[in-house]
Amino acid sequence: MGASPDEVLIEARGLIRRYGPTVAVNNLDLTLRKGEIVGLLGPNGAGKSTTMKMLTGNLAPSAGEVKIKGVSLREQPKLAKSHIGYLPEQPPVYPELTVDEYLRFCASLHRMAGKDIAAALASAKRDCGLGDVGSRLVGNLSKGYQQRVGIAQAIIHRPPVVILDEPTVGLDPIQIREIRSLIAELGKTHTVILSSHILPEIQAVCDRVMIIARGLVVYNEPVANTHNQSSVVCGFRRPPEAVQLAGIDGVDGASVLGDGRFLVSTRKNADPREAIAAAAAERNWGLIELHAQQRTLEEIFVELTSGDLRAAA
Ligand SMILES: Nc1ncnc2c1ncn2[C@@H]1O[C@H](COP(=O)(O)OP(=O)(O)OP(=O)(O)O)[C@@H](O)[C@H]1O
Repeated sequence: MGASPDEVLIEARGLIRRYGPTVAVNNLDLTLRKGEIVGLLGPNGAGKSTTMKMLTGNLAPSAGEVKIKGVSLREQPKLAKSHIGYLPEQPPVYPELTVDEYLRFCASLHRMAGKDIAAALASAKRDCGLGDVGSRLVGNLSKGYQQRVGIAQAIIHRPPVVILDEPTVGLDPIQIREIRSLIAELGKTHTVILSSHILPEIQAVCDRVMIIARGLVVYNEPVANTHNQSSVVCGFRRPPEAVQLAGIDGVDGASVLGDGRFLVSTRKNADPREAIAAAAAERNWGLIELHAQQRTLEEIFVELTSGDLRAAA
């Protein structure tokens, strides 16, 4: 049966992970659909690595369940894991092996048939720009190339899903650009989850962002939607009292900006612009300005994680 474009590849429900008294991940739900590049964004200690370890079957959840392509990680771990490639935060590279030896070793760990290994090696090296370094010792490669090797081991068994934990940490700016474009290329043929605490990285590479704070998903939107309005600026020839604006459907509160203008904060998922226009017409306020105020992803990120950022500082 062919895969439908909105096929769910990872479904995590109610994931909880405790380390003693610390609740690192707290009731996390996640759905990953075929073709997505999803960014898990959060400050240090938010629970990204713990989440990824649970999604890849490298750490047992204290509660909750993960299904990969409908296969339960708990009930059929081998089958479920075969659908996933994983680059942990500390890449599992062996400095004393050559790139070819190492990737061949990884292929055998995935129990690939001997006759398929040469082709898998060639395509993983091609996809990761490693074509010329097959006989070099991994330990002698630059950090950027070592990270490519880490990504190559994640895709060697041709999994549909690739999970990359902080893939650009410790790289210089040029290496970061190279790895980001490699991930974007990877996203054309794989479904990808990557974690990062770097906002521009998520914006550059991902099509959906999940902000994780204190082990909870606090935001989950397409990157293209991250300019959604959360406040409205309006102005009137005959301005009302702020409290009158605050009484309009969908409005949370109104602050006076002067010259008959107001900054109106909106309730979650509400867009009160139409109601403001209607109230202005009905009460003859003389509406002369009405527009949504955009928030950047950075403002959303800081707002949603400011407690964690303060704790990390
Ligand atoms: N093995 C462990 N034992 C005890 N506490 C842990 C362990 N691993 C993680 N934690 C704690 O769980 C919380 C989440 O950690 P996690 O590594 O998942 O966060 P993260 O978002 O990946 O952060 P970072 O980017 O710093 O790795 C933190 O408070 C961390 O101290």
